[in-house]
Amino acid sequence: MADESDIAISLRGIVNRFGQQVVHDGLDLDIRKGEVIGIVGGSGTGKSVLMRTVIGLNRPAAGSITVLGTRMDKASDAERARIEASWGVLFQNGALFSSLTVAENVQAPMREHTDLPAELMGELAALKIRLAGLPADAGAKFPSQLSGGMKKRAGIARALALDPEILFLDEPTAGLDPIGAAEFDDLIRDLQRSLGLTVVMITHDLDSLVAICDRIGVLIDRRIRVGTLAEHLQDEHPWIRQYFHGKRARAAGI
Ligand SMILES: Nc1ncnc2c1ncn2[C@@H]1O[C@H](COP(=O)(O)OP(=O)(O)OP(=O)(O)O)[C@@H](O)[C@H]1O
Repeated sequence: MADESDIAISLRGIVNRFGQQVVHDGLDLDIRKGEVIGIVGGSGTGKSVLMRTVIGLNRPAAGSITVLGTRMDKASDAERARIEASWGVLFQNGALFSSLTVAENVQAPMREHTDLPAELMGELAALKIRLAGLPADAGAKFPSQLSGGMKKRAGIARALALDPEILFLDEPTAGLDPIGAAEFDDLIRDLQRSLGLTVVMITHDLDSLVAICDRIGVLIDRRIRVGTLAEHLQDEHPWIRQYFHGKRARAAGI
């Protein structure tokens, strides 16, 4: 059992239901500080709902969420705001504001959460844009002027705006060609190492799982089974067998 101070996010007994449909039923999960954890599962098993639950966009019917030692349901508004500023999120479609330039998009969380002078925000945004692997002139562009891969990098730059400890990524490599996806995997691994981030990544991409994830959580039967790739390869559950031993898994070198 890991020490509590080593845990970035702890979920206990999470229940999520929509009408008659029970998506999560008593789900427990511990995410360790500094790990890259991939979240996989069949369509509709509740990967996005799980992420939305942790970041407070979905209220579970039962259960508790602890982030960096703070019970989110018991936190004061100030504590909640502090914790919310300690994570960055890359949503599936990038979710950039189309009427703002990339630099303005990156500054948006700074404006919301800090009182930094405008000039410093501009300098910090330029730094995040470079960290995300974009050329310096990308800051002045609007999202519509960027390729799909560049939009995702801009989304990463914005997710890094407040120097987060935790990064949530919802299908970061979806829609990228294999070379672009591999480059994006490298970026995430590099950022994780250099900034000491905890990364929670929903993905369908087996190459990403192999390349950058320390552990993998599989949503099965309304709960999550967490282990290393080697551990999942021993699991006899039919979905896990099919997923990790199927044709696409072989193509990914598993
Ligand atoms: N706000 C909502 N209201 C009603 N049902 C919802 C809501 N959000 C999610 N669901 C349902 O919960 C289930 C899980 O959805 P979720 O988007 O988390 O799946 P997922 O595992 O991310 O799937 P996919 O891989 O297809 O993106 C789905 O059946 C979805 O229809």
